[in-house]
Amino acid sequence: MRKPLVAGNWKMNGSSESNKALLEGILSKADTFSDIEVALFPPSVYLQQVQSALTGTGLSWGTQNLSQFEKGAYTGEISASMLVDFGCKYVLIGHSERRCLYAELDLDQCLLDRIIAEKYEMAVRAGITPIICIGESPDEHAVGRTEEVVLRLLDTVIAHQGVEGLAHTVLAYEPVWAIGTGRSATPEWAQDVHSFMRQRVAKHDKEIAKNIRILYGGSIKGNNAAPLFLQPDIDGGLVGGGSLDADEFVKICQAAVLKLG
Ligand SMILES: O=C(CO)COP(=O)(O)O
Repeated sequence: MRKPLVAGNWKMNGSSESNKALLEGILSKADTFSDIEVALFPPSVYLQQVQSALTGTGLSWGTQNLSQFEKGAYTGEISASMLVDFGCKYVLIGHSERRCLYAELDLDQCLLDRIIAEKYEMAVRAGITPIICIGESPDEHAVGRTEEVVLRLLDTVIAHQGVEGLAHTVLAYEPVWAIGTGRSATPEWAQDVHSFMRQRVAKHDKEIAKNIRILYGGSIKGNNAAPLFLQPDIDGGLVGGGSLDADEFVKICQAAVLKLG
């Protein structure tokens, strides 16, 4: 049985004060979702605050990105060993906002995928579980290229790291058209995509495919989380806006508990 995971991606939001209230609100209800895994991804400057609030609570934390390089003259970057230093269990890799806004070259999609695969390798080597975000853009969605786009990135990762690396990886299907739009994918649509992702992994290794967690991300809220999470191939969620409000996020975590039956 795959343990559901709900990951809260705070993106570039928060302040010491608002984080404190948010963390307290979530932790006050943590006993209602202690059977699933919950991880928070604050902006890196608040990592220490989140680490000290969550240590010993059963919740995990991580960062929204990491460098593909080990150390040195890479201004503004954060290395895998720094994440280890702060007790990170997870790291987000390849989020579409980074691909679009900071991606080195969106025109050269191959180069982009290689960088993401390198970051993935850095995380795995440091013992941090990467959550690799995969999803099609609105244009790709409109012309029916979802499967091709999603599988291409998955293939790149497998080619770089070998399928064994996926044994320590979480995948997240995040259709760009659903992120921050209030327009979540339907449970049926998301299930279909998750299913073909799992089948692709199964072509390489059936056991890993059975165990790998595939999260859905894109406009998850307390009132739509349960039908998504109850789909057989959806193992939890990667939540943006819905993770910034304690009550909303707690509802989402509680929806994931329903999956346990
Ligand atoms: O990008 C996301 C999580 O990484 C999803 O964001 P929203 O939940 O705000 O749509």
